[in-house]
Amino acid sequence: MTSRWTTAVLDTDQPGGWAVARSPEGFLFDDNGALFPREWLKRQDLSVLTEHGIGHLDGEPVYLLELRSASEVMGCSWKGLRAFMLDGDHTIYKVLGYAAQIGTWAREHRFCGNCGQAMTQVPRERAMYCRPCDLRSYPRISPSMIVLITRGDEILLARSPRFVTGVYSTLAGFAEPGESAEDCLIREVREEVQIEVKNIQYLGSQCWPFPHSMMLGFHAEYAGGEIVCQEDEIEDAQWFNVHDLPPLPASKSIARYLIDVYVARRLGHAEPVLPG
Ligand SMILES: NC(=O)C1=CN([C@@H]2O[C@H](COP(=O)(O)OP(=O)(O)OC[C@H]3O[C@@H](n4cnc5c(N)ncnc54)[C@H](O)[C@@H]3O)[C@@H](O)[C@H]2O)C=CC1
Ligand SMILES: [Mg+2]
Ligand SMILES: [Zn+2]
Repeated sequence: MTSRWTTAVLDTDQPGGWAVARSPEGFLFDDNGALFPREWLKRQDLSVLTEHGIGHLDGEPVYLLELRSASEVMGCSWKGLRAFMLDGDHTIYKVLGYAAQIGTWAREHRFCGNCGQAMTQVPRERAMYCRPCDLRSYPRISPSMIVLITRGDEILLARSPRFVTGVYSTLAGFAEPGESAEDCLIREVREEVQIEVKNIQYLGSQCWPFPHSMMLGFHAEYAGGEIVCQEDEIEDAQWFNVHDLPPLPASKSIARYLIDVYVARRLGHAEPVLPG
């Protein structure tokens, strides 16, 4: 099956195509969704910070208008990326997730981090360039480990104070310079719950555009220690039996996938598929 959405660096001097508009309030949308005829969108009173050609959807070019601020557009409203993930078409969520990452990067790389001068877009490449420094800045991706720790029929889940009330999830954390994925996983688990793990196995990855994580998903077995929650980061952590689980993360997340795979294996059910 060919993908409906492919990323590409498009020339913004070419007319036509679709466009999405993104502001600090999220994406602009109306009854037809978040993609608008680009020429129409550019005639609206929007405070455009920068424009990027981001790819093709069903063969049609798609552009991003990254805005300074949200403004009133007749018949339209603004909505965050998470809402599109939860209730939208998965392909549209992929388009918007990519647009959000390019928008965040474009917004944060208008000026050179070395000398402070304005940077320019490199033609045909997703990079911003400072000529005096001969420096290129590419979109940032932050590798993050996410792990389901298990002990027979029990799985370790935790709550961050940022989660929706009642929801428990797998442990996760950002890689630091100098670490392998496994080093990071072991450190994060120690920091967050003071547990030791063994038999670390990679299960799959997922782009998590909030704002630029690349989630690497693992399964690990309990090897020792008692749960001690990290202050401020972990509100509660517990062993839950696979037959008696708390409210879990959203179904398209890799956190949910890691849990569902293990539960399916324990109960002898068909394994779920990780959404790309
Ligand atoms: N897709 C999924 O199913 C899930 C995704 N996640 C994501 O995993 C990522 C990591 O999880 P957390 O527990 O929040 O991380 P964490 O355990 O490393 O703690 C967050 C702290 O890391 C620091 N930090 C923030 N951004 C960073 C970066 N780019 N590089 C290094 N350190 C940074 C900050 O001090 C922040 O308070 C987050 O983006 C989170 O949204 C987390 C759980 C589920
Ligand atoms: Mg964490
Ligand atoms: Zn510079």
